Amino acid sequence: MKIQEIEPIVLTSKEKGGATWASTMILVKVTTSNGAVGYGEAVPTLRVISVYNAIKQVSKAFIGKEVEEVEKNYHEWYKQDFYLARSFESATAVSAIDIASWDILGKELGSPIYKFLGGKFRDKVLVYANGWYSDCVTPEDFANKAKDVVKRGYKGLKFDPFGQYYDWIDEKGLREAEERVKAVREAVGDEVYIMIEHHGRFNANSAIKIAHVLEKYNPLFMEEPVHHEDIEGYKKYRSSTKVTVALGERLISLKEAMFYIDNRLADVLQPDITNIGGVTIARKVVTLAEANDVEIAFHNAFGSIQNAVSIQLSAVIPNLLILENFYDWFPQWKRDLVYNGTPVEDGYVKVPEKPGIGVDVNEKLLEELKAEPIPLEVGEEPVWVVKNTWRGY
Ligand SMILES: O=C(O)C(=O)C[C@H](O)[C@H](O)CO
Ligand SMILES: [Mg+2]
Repeated sequence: MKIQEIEPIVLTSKEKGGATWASTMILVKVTTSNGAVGYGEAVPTLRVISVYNAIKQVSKAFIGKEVEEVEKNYHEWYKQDFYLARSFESATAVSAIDIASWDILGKELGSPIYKFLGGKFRDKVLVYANGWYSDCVTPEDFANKAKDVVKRGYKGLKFDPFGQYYDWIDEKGLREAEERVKAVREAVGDEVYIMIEHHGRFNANSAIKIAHVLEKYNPLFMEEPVHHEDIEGYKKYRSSTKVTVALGERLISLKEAMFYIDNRLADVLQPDITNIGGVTIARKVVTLAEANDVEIAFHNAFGSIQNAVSIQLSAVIPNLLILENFYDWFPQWKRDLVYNGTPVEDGYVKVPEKPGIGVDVNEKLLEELKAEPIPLEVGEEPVWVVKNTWRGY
């Protein structure tokens, strides 16, 4: 089946997401010569316009190609692009087209893609909640919302307790962070997993101080404690702390992932299928991680197509730790877009059996949500922050 059309589609709605960047989805609709349709998803962050345009450019290398030749098609773009491994836009564009290609493969063969990826290692996927703590500032705010998360049956939750601190953290910031984490731990008890999100924003010295203060609360992992590019900082952090480190949402190629694994910079890798190179590359990263006793916790923070494909891959891999999930904190339109196809029940998601990535897209709602690619507003609170938490008390 030859790829005939690739269409980037920006979706948004008046109902906003838990973070500014979560209010927009960038879908990719791939149509083949015999009318088969598949959907992928690209990452918005602050690049809605440039990602939209990158998809249009990358598409030029895919039109006319056989949709099932996912390896060959990815490598053709790698050959053409010259900067693929250095360009976020190009990496997320090719990832989205790859996901849509796998969606078509599954639909054409009448099977969910987990069946071609090795079959189910698990019938349901353990997930943790993110996005739940918007408007939380005081320890009580965090504790009250954390209780609600656990009441919904979640076995784990992630949050960023650092307010508006960036690069450096002082004693006041350390105290505020500890009071928030302590309040959440006391609210949820010892058996619920808590994960500490740093958003890759501290230098090594501050991150090390944070680890020494927070490790007593037994975090499942410390996510992105140090700036992503600060390799020496990560090495210093690893040699100065005993906490479990998770990172990976910013990885945009197989070789970049290999570098972080080879240098033992992470215990848990969090590749994002919508920017690492789609299903085709993500599955290779997972194998590299498995060979090095590194566990996987896919980053999964954007839309319902990303969520669906992340569940399919999480069902298959032996080294899954836990899957990130915003499902209950998505704006309703994101759930409705795939007919609420992946609900969280008692902290798990059942693996969908529908062909392809496992969900059907509500084409009518898709038409209603279509928007022009426009720049996201930039304010004092960065777009990647869960809303109204960039504050102290
Ligand atoms: O989901 C994660 O791990 C992220 O770092 C992304 C942000 O936390 C999430 O989109 C909320 O802003
Ligand atoms: Mg993160």
